[in-house]
Amino acid sequence: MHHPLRPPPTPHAAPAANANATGWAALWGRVRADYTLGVLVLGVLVAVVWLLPFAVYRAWQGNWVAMANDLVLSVLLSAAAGYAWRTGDTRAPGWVVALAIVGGIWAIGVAARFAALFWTYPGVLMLFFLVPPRAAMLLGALAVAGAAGLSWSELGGSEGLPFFVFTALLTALLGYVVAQQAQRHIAAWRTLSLLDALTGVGNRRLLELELAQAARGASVGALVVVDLDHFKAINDRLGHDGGDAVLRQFASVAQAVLRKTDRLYRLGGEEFVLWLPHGERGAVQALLERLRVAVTERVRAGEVPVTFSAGVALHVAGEPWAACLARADAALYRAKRAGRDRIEWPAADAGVPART
Ligand SMILES: Nc1nc2c(ncn2[C@@H]2O[C@H](COP(=O)(O)OP(=O)(O)OP(=O)(O)O)[C@@H](O)[C@H]2O)c(=O)[nH]1
Repeated sequence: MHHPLRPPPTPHAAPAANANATGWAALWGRVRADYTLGVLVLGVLVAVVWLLPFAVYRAWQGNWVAMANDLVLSVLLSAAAGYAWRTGDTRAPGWVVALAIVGGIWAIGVAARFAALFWTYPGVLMLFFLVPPRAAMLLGALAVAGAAGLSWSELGGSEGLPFFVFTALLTALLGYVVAQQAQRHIAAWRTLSLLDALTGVGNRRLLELELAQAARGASVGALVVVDLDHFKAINDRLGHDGGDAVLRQFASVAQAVLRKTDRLYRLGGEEFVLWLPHGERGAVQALLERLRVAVTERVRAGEVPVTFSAGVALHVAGEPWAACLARADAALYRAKRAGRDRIEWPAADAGVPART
């Protein structure tokens, strides 16, 4: 289940139009494409514009606890945003910043008493962009309780405190409602736009998003283009609906064989793509062999076993994914020309070192 306001797994992947943008345009493109990254970047802004100047002010006042708090928070917010920006992973930084927000509100309560009350409202709302709705609600309640408890010495007995508790909890509740709605909409949007309607596996758009992300990272994996053999003949024999059923069977058998981290997409027609991260040559070969056996045994076109041809390309760190896909396609072409029902590896002269 995805985070409430968090778009699909590769939200940070800028839309294609922004893929080559640099500087501010790139920053804006990525921030717009990913709520969580946007809030993490906002955290850096809060650190630079508010917390750091305040750290200086607190030091000038001699309030060393408040100064240390502002400094630690600034470093945490900046480090989390930096990590998310570099890796594209906003999940772990989201949790770090969510916990830092609650810890920070409590620490402000210790060091500056009722100043914590003001931070509770934006802090609580930010939580819903960073962690799942229930967790955000729980952390929000903890932040409210801390801020109220620590303001007791100044505001205890006044009517201000119950007002604060009620309005802050109401803010958390509204955040929860909006986050739940967003989660439902994102799930529906994701199904409609990123999954293949026939087989339920990722479609070309998801492939482009996820591979662009994988290509940015240091991960080296194997890209495999898989094409069912003689599919036109299968369609001719079984009809279009029968052909569709074969495509569905193939997708479900492939998903059963793949490891948890492997990804399966349908490019269109009878052509699929596998992305096998951390794919060492031996492991990839073994997996494709298992897939070959499973498909021959379990995918039937009438009585006739179905076979596939595959072309593998080993992704070189930093290489644009489209170049890798083109090499896998070339290998697939060789597999078809060599008689089908086979797996072709990069040609020896492709300049890509074989990894074992
Ligand atoms: N049932 C079904 N058929 C499709 C779909 N998309 C494309 N096709 C058919 O898939 C067939 C692909 O045929 P070809 O590209 O000639 O390839 P092939 O017969 O598999 O031959 P090789 O790939 O060379 O082994 C065509 O008949 C398309 O009409 C689909 O979504 N469902």
